[in-house]
Amino acid sequence: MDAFVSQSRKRYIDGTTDEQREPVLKKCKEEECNQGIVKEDVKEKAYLTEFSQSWQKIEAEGLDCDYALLFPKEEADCLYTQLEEEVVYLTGDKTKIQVFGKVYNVPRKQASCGDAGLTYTYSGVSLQASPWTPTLEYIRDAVTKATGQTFNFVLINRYKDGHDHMGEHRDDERELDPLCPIASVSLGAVRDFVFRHRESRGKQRRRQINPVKLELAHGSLLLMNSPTNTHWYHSLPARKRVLTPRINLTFRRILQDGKK
Ligand SMILES: O=C(O)CCC(=O)C(=O)O
Ligand SMILES: [Fe+2]
Repeated sequence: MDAFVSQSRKRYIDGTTDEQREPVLKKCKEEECNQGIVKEDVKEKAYLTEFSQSWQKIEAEGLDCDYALLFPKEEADCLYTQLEEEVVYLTGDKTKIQVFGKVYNVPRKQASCGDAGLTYTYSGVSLQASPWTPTLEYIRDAVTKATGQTFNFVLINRYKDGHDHMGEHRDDERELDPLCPIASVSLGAVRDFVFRHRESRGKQRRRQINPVKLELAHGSLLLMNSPTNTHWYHSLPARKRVLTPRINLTFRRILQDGKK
């Protein structure tokens, strides 16, 4: 069993922990979130509080990632609740993917939002971006603030429990801006996330390269920088013991008509 990359999940760059910190969003109780009255308050308070993330570098041959806690627990709880109200997931044919000509049900729920007119092809399914929701805009802007990168599209995956999962893939579509990292925000249940080098997969493996395993925490941000998605596949394996849902947002920059 390979060791997980050690991750400091509870500590920020100034050495404080969640418990020691003044909660960013004192008013953000679940009740208020449910009534939708907290949105403006969330925005204002989060921007007033300077959040200094503690970045962790994750590196291997051809793999370059950064990991940090972007949102403290209370704020992450609130964002999760708001997304549950706002996001409309795909239904019908759009919940199926094609792999080597065979059609499968997607083992999770999916949606996508982005700038007007954007489409993205993912596992043989062409996804048309719905308009940004207020919470997705808020999270996108927080990611931009933390990274200096701008994004025009987000793929949303909802895993109802540990049975829902995502198989090994690389996000190496040609329409993605290679200079922009894929920024993955996780909310809800903590899940394992596994990178596997393309030359060390399957029966025809050419090299023995250890997989890189992470735990993606509630409120975390994982940046997959170039050239990670050229050399490494990643997956979110099923974990039968996970009983609660998780929402993952992957912010991307899509090049359309050669424009950024
Ligand atoms: O849910 C996750 O963390 C994985 C998401 C992912 O790999 C993707 O959306 O391409
Ligand atoms: Fe991915």
